[in-house]
Amino acid sequence: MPAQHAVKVCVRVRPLSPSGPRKTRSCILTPNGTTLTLTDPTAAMASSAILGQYANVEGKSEAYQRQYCYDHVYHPDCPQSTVNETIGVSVLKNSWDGRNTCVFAYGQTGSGKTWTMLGDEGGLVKFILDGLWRAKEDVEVEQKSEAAPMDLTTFNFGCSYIEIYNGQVKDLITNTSPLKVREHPTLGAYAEGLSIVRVQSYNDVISLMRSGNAARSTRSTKANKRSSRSHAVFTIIFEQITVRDSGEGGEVRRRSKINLVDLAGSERVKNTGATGGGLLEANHINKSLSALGDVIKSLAKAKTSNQTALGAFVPYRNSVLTYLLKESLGGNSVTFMLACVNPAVESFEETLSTLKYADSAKKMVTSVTVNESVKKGKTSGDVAKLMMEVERLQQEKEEMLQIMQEVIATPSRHQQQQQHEQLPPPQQQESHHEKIAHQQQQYVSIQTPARKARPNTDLPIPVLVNLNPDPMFTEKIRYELIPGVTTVGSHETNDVVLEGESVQDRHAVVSYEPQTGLLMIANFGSAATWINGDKVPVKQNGETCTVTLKDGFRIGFGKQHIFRIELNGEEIKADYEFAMREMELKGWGAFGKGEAEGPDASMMNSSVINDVGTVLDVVKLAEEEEVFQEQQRQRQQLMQQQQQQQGMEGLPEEFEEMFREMEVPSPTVEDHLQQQQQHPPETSDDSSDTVPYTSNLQSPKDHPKPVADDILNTINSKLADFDEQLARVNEEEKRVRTDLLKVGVNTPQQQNLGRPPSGSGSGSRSGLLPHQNPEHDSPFSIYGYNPAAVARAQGGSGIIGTPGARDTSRSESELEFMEYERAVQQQQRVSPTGSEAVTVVLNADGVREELNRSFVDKNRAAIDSLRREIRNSPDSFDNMIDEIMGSDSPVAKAMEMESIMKSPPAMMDAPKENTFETSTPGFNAPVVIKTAEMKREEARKRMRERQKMRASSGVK
Ligand SMILES: Nc1ncnc2c1ncn2[C@@H]1O[C@H](COP(=O)(O)OP(=O)(O)OP(=O)(O)O)[C@@H](O)[C@H]1O
Repeated sequence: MPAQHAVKVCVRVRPLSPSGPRKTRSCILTPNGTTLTLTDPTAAMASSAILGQYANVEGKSEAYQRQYCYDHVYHPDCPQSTVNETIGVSVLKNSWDGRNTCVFAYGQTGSGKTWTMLGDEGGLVKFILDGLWRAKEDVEVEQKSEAAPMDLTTFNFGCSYIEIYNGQVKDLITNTSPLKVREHPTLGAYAEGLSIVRVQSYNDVISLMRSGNAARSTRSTKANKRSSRSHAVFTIIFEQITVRDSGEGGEVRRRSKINLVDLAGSERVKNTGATGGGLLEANHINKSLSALGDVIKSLAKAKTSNQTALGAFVPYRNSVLTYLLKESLGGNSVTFMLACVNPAVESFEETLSTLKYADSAKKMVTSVTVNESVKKGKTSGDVAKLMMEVERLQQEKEEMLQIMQEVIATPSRHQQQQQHEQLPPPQQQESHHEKIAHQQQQYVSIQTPARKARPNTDLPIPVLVNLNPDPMFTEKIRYELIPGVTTVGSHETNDVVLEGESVQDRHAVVSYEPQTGLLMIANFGSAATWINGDKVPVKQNGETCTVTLKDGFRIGFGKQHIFRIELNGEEIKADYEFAMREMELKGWGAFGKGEAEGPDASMMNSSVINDVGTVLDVVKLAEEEEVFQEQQRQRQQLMQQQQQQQGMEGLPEEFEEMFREMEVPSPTVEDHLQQQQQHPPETSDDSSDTVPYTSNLQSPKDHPKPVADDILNTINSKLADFDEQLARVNEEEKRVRTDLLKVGVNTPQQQNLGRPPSGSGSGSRSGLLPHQNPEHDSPFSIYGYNPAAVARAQGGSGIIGTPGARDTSRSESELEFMEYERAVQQQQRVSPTGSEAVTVVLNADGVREELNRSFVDKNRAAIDSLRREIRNSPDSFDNMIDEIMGSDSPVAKAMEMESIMKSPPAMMDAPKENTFETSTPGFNAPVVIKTAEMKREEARKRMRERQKMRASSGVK
């Protein structure tokens, strides 16, 4: 949407010339902020008749003065930088945003236009160029930095430099003239053939500008030693191209055109003394400036009469200058009019004219748009997808190339034919068996029924060869019809397993007798079997029919499977197409559609049907075969079970037998019981020899031996007692934990009770070890005790080991204790309250029982092994016990423990009464140990006291 921009009008008053006549040094302009007061020296002079008083206009009558107000007024002492920072910065900002900008420097000759625009001491053009380049470089540096923006912007700079001299356009860069001015329907007027030079660096553009300045038409006039005799337009085309990697992606192009116009100075011919060529120049200059004035007036008028600049008539075409700068004057441009004036008294008329021009220009309004085009493009994600797609296509291309190369390398069908013809015919070189073998090698699959061994005979074995519509698969499967019966059907127990439509579980049976060469086929039930296109009759007179097969016969099973019989290697072989044609002709095509099915099939009158008398034999044979197979399956299952028991699963049969002979099964309880059953103990002197293999192991429960039973009962009852003890200990633990809670020591959940700390031995229950429950609120989540800790506390040593180092000189319990102390120390360090008094109530019975239980647990494996030994040698049980009980072995200890658990002694070495202080840092508070005995004693004491009290009070 275009925005209305009023043309910014600025006036620069040049300093008075230090040289020249006195009059020249008289000032008629008084700047004050943005206003400028012009004094008419003639009127003032006439009024006051005071000559030489014009320097100060204050106190003069308003009749001699006119005030003008502008956007900026630069007084004579204003440095160039002030102009740059106002007009120049505004031009830069608008251009960066993509708006066209234009600066006209207008004024009489010698008023300082060129000085302001192109002056060597930093004119406006140089400032704008410098500003653009610095901004560009800042962006480029930012884009190269680590914190680079996602979008990438590149810049294009182009510049052109023309002059309009005597109404003609000259390219100051290429020094070519005149250039024709044409009008483009959308771009407007342009100088045909104008060079727009793409500049890469700031220095490039400055040198271009200077060379253009040098090429410009100048002349020395009375007013200016080096007066510009032409209008010069220096144009910068500035383009920013931003490839967006953010947002919707795509590309944004911003383009702005900066027209910097240094107009030729208007002049009064009589003042400049122009003659000849100078006069012509002056006329052209004045004419064009007059046209410019007309355009400005028209545009101002259009604004005041509320007409749009485009709607009102504006005489742009009246001069090349206005024609070429049409857009900058009344179109899409942010335009600055810089009027340069000379404050000298003799320049009054020119200054007045310039100020009036400038005043009119204030009313000019342009319609400005941002020159931005957005190309919707691909985001980086899209680009990534495209890259992947390209990669995939390349891969596909490579594959295709490879295939093509292979195709090229592969001989054509014709070439293959030729190669084949060159080879000697295989029949001439091979015997019949070699031929069969050779043929077999060419087949993908040769099926020989697994349950049948291929007979070692020279007699030919007929083969069922598959026929398939696809040449790739035809004749690739061969089923050897081993002498005897071959069953065909979809069930996996058949010799030839065929799946698919209309193939029955038991479909057909083929019998072959090599001695007679008789090959016959018969259907099971109502199965559809086809021989050379004829359907085999299901039954005739209630009996199944058989068909004698011959070499080359085609057989169809159901609707899908077609085979050919190969027996003697017939030269002429029917292929799939032949078989199909024949079958379709004879009724195959109607099969499955309710036609030609049933007993009235087409083969009823066929010559290949055998006598009905032979049918029963074949079917009976097949049924017998089925029974045999069932028995085989059962036998195999049984064998597999035996193999599993013997660990011989998967061994070849010949090895199985060998292993059976060698195998000495490890004596399991069941084996021994079995052995005892077969060989009673009284005659078992030599029974320790090889245990004969039997596949009929019976459960010992079925044949119990009274002695073994007793032993088992004894062990079981011991275990039951033991379990009872364990339950009691658990109860005791619970009670201790409750006591601990009562005195303020937190305990973990039951499931954590008795779990050893990691690394203290799996399965061990040696004492209630310190355990920190991570879910517990208190940092003092210590519970229970460690028996070794008690002993250590009594001994008072409490040495803390080095963390992590395994001290082999210490017992496991000592190390555990040290772990415990370390844990306590760690807890102590994180305790918010520091040392706390903790009373731990210990139960001596619990200590003892826990010790025992732990020991038994640890030696559980040994006990189990002992139990097995007892079972296996029941006679020597008592002796073994005696022997074991007298030894120091773990087993003996375990047994002893079991015995203790059964009838525990009154007390172990727990203290009768003790109060002590632990040496554990942080636990200096007294720890009172009260044993169960102590408690009982206390209870008895209380009882006695109560009895005494009752006795003394007379209460019974
Ligand atoms: N602001 C200024 N400060 C100092 N000197 C100035 C200033 N403006 C102009 N001059 C002096 O005035 C002389 C003439 O200025 P300049 O050539 O810029 O005038 P001009 O308007 O371009 O004239 P022309 O139209 O004839 O080309 C310069 O050589 C310079 O010395």
